Amino acid sequence: MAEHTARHCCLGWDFSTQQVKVVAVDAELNVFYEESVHFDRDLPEFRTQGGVHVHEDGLTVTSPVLMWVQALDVILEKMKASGFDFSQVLALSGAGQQHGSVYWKAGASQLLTSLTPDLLLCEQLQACFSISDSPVWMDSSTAVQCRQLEAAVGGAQALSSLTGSRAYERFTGNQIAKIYQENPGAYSSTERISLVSSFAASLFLGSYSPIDHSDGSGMNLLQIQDKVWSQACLGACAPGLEEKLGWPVPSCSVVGTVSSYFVQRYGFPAGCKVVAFTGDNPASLAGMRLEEGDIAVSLGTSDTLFLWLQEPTPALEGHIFCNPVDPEHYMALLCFKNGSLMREKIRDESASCSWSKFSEALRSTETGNDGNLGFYFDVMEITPEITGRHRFNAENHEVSAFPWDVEIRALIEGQFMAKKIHAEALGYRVMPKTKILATGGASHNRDILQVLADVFGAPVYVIDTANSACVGSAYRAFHGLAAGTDMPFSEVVRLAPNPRLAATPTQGASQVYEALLQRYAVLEQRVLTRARRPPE
Ligand SMILES: Nc1ncnc2c1ncn2[C@@H]1O[C@H](COP(=O)(O)OP(=O)(O)O)[C@@H](O)[C@H]1O
Ligand SMILES: O=C(CO)[C@@H](O)[C@H](O)COP(=O)(O)O
Repeated sequence: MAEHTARHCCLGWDFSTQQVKVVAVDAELNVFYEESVHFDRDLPEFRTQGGVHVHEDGLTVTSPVLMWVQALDVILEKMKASGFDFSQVLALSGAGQQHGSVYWKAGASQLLTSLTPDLLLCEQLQACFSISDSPVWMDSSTAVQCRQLEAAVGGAQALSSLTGSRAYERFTGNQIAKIYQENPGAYSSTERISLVSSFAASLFLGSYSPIDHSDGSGMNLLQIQDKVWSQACLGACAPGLEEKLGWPVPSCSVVGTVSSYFVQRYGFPAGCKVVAFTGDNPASLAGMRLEEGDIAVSLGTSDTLFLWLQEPTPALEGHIFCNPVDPEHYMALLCFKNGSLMREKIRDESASCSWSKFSEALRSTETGNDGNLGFYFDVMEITPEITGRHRFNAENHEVSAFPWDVEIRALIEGQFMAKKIHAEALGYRVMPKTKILATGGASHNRDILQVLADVFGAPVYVIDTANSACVGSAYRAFHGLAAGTDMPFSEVVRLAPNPRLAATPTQGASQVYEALLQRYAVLEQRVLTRARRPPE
């Protein structure tokens, strides 16, 4: 058993799509411990693929809520077995995949406050949920509810101006509306609705944690400027919703201390603070210490791109969230559903399931792929709403297949060109001092990062761990320790290790992509128009 020497620290958790992860960060802001539990691999009894169940309609996507509870048990037991010294944990915070929702059954609060340290959490919380399969961000089954919500508040732009986004199918308000409409019994027996983030915080607190402003911005329910629930949106989604959601709080709030369960079973100090959990993308913004002008690209299960914003400019594409570390500011986010799982599919089909062969294809093909480009959306994309695979040769003729290595480059170049085009549509421009900060599982792959640098024409940096959501959560926990002193987050993380340079643009690449980006945008419109045309 590896013994860990006593070291004051904060823990940062991430309840993401495919796994639960944790890091411990010491007072010098060094990560000295990392652990994870992978749902498909470590909890096979739940039979998830990529952490989720895709239902028969192909639109509904859920995860078993008890799988998340059990994953927390497993990871805590692993930490204990490795000799992790919980008595040194001063504070903790965490992140969750965004938009997913958890439905606590009437009476669950009572159970949560009276947990016995002799049993695992999953043994005690079995009967706590009115919905056992939680809708997650990959769900796209709420088109009807989205149209109803937009109609109720005066249209898509009106909803976006109010909540930061037009109605999106994965956004929690629309998910709740669907549950209310299709399963009113379960809705009425629900005493509390949490996001994945506030659900995880509730487990640590032994009582319901409030939803924080930043993750709360991904619900189509929060007025992002006033930071209160919109009565019009609540009313359009379901009755009695405000009471079930509780009051939203600033993201840097200390929401309590860990419950006696964690003190007695694992040896946490009784005063260990819990800082409000937030969304995984907001937590990554904190972990990468994003500054204005920088651009963050997260290559996790989803691909996301996000920016720090002073002023919100809600539009019909993209999302504006409250900023997780500065209550006066905002962040902009674009989400792409066909991220790592799409790359894995092409890796399996074209590179014999090997990332090193996948990388070899990126190294052996030309920047710009000799004019070949492609769109790879096996599931309905969010930005833009396209599905299917569409390949075009240098003459803009649609072709049915590419050689294996051209296919791989077309996928990666296409994914990054889409990000650049849609970020520019939000008003973002690459400046001479722009840094791209990359994170998420695929940021381990230097050849993928090289294409990112080339397409954006900017250097790409990484932090020491690809788990920036965990690191950001631990930093936010340190910020929570300074609560009441008005110390800005930037001051708390001033001495954190700087991001490392991982890739710089290849000479001549920007000229190649200048032309290719224009073609990509035109072809994207062509595919989109074709997809929207009613069948003849
Ligand atoms: N060397 C690699 N090259 C490309 N992708 C990788 C590599 N290693 C891991 N990944 C991708 O990372 C993904 C997981 O990323 P991660 O950020 O941990 O996801 P999440 O936080 O959503 O659970 C995997 O699905 C895998 O496709
Ligand atoms: O829907 C979004 C953001 O709007 C996703 O980014 C989820 O937050 C899932 O995150 P990962 O598990 O892919 O990191």
